[in-house]
Amino acid sequence: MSEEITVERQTIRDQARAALGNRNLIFVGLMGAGKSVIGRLVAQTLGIPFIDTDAEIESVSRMTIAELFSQYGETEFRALETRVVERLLKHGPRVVSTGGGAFINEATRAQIKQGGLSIWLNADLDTLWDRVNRRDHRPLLKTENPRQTLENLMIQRYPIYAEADLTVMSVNIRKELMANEVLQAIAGLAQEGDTE
Ligand SMILES: Nc1ncnc2c1ncn2[C@@H]1O[C@H](COP(=O)(O)OP(=O)(O)OP(=O)(O)O)[C@@H](O)[C@H]1O
Ligand SMILES: O=C(O)C1=C[C@@H](O)[C@@H](O)[C@H](O)C1
Ligand SMILES: [Mg+2]
Repeated sequence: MSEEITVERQTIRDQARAALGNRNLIFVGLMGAGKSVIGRLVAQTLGIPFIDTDAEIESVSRMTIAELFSQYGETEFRALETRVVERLLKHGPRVVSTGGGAFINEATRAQIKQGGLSIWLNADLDTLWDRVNRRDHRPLLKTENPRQTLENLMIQRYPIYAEADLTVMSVNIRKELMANEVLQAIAGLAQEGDTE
C-alpha cells in the first residue's frame, strides 16, 4: 500500500474514533450483510472491544441459535436477545454486531437507539443470497424457498433498518475496504457536526 493511502486511512480511522467518542457502534442488517465480519474488523481498526450478540447468546445459553429456536421458539430467543443487547450496551465504547432480527424487535431497537450509534449494512438480494446459501445454520431460512424467504424479510425489514443512524452499502469488495467505508461514514458525522 502506498504511503499516501496508509496516511489517509489512519486519518479516517482517527476521525472516526474521535466522532464515536465513548459511544457504542452497533451493526444492524439482514443475515449475510457482514455485520459480524466487518464489525470485528472495524473494532480492531478502532482499537476497541468487539462483541457479537449471536455469539454471546450462544455462550450464555450454551446452545446454538438453531437449538434455541427449535427448543424454545423464536419468542424466547428474542427475549434473551433483548436482555443480552441491554447488558452489552451498558458500557462503551464497543463495537456490537447484532443478529439480523435484533433491530426489528421493538424493545431491542429502543435499546440500540439509545445505546449508541447504529449502522445498517444494506445489501441487495443477490449479494445476501450468495453469502447465506453457502451455509444452512440459519433457522429462519430453513424453508422450502429460502431465497424467497430472504426477499420477504428484506421487504418487511428494510424500512425499519433504515431508521439506523448511518447506512453503508455492503458490497463484495475486500473486507478492509468495506471497513474503511464504515469508518468514513462515522468520520463524516464529525464533519457534519462542524458545519452546525
Ligand atoms: N464485503 C464482503 N465481501 C465478501 N464477502 C463478505 C463481505 N462481508 C461479509 N462477507 C461474507 O458473508 C458471509 C456472512 O457475513 P457475516 O457472518 O458477517 O454476516 P452477518 O451480517 O453477521 O449475518 P447474520 O445476521 O446471519 O449473523 C461471511 O461468509 C462473510 O465472510
Ligand atoms: O434475521 C434474524 O432474525 C436472525 C439472524 C441471525 O443473526 C440470528 O440472530 C437468528 O438466526 C435470527
Ligand atoms: Mg452475524
